[in-house]
Amino acid sequence: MSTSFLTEKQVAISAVRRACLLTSSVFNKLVKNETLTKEDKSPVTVGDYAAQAVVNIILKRAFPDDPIVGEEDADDLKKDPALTKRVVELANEALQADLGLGEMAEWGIGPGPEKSAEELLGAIDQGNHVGGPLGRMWTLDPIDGTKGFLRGGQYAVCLALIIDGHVELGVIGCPNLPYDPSDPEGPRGCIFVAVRGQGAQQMTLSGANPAPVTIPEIAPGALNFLESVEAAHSDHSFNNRVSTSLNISRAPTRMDSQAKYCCLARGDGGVYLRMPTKAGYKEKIWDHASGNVLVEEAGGIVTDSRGLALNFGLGKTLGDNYGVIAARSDVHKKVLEAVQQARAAEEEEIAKAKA
Ligand SMILES: Nc1ncnc2c1ncn2[C@@H]1O[C@H](COP(=O)(O)OS(=O)(=O)O)[C@@H](OP(=O)(O)O)[C@H]1O
Ligand SMILES: [Mg+2]
Ligand SMILES: [Mg+2]
Ligand SMILES: [Mg+2]
Repeated sequence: MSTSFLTEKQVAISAVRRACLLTSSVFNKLVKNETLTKEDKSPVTVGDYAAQAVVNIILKRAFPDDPIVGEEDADDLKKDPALTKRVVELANEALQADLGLGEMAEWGIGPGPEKSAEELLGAIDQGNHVGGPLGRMWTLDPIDGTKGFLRGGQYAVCLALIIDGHVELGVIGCPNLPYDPSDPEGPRGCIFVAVRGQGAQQMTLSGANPAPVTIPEIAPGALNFLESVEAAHSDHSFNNRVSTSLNISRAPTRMDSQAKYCCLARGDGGVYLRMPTKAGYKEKIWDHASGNVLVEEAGGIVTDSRGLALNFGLGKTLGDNYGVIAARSDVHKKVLEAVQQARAAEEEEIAKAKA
């Protein structure tokens, strides 16, 4: 196995790019009955299923022995023949699209025979690995920020390679993110790529113009928080308390998905802070793995609210990690201190209210 991960990187970019083309084309045609509600009440669309099928087909062809920890499974989809038919059409269209930059026909992509429903449903279910501390595995979020996707906002296709519990490679495709943050109305669509020890890059959705990204020094007055749109996913009032204590006057940027990590990596924002809103919720590895290596390779630090590294070797979740803080190292130190003070103050208030 090459430690430069050159093939892994090219295959992962190709898989994410094809999934992004699929999701952006499906958005305009999505109809209401093409979305299901999962057991945890969260939405899943034909886009999520078809994107997971496409990425898994490509990964399994290139790396047949690598397990995949994917967000979705095909159980509910199999009960719905109309939705299955749609997923099969979308996935085949994405797999059969002409070869683009750096792609090779031997990866099983480009014009060729159609995959059957059985093959594609099977591919979705190949994302059933449970994770763990040892060996190589991929983790996939076919659409991160499905709610953002449905409202036409930010979402991301996120794929990462984890080896022995450490994220070595991350690719994030953001079809709706402006390529140039200084031109928010300009062309949209970017792919972010990071390989451990090799830096981070941004390129267009077609893989053109790769350019390094690093978190620049941001003057304290220009810092702002990057946080979830959904109040149920991260504690907005806690973020407000922390930003006030840091004298941050700029309003937070609310954005769905790991696009937040991408913005941080290219200096568009300054602080990623995500604190749980309810006891017991454990963050999923596919919601953070790609962003973790991207931010670290762009010169940032990522920890939980206690200053501990995120642990990607515990299974499908980050286990006992509590909250996530990501920022350039100088900013991270200040935010971590402020978060710990804010938590202590909150606990004191709760104790007083109980007394
Ligand atoms: N209660 C709770 N707390 C924390 N996180 C949760 C919670 N419920 C869901 N999720 C996960 O949040 C993922 C969406 O990412 P974001 O929170 O960054 O975007 S959003 O603004 O909230 O949409 C979302 O990812 P997707 O399901 O891929 O969209 C979920 O995995
Ligand atoms: Mg989901
Ligand atoms: Mg997600
Ligand atoms: Mg998802």
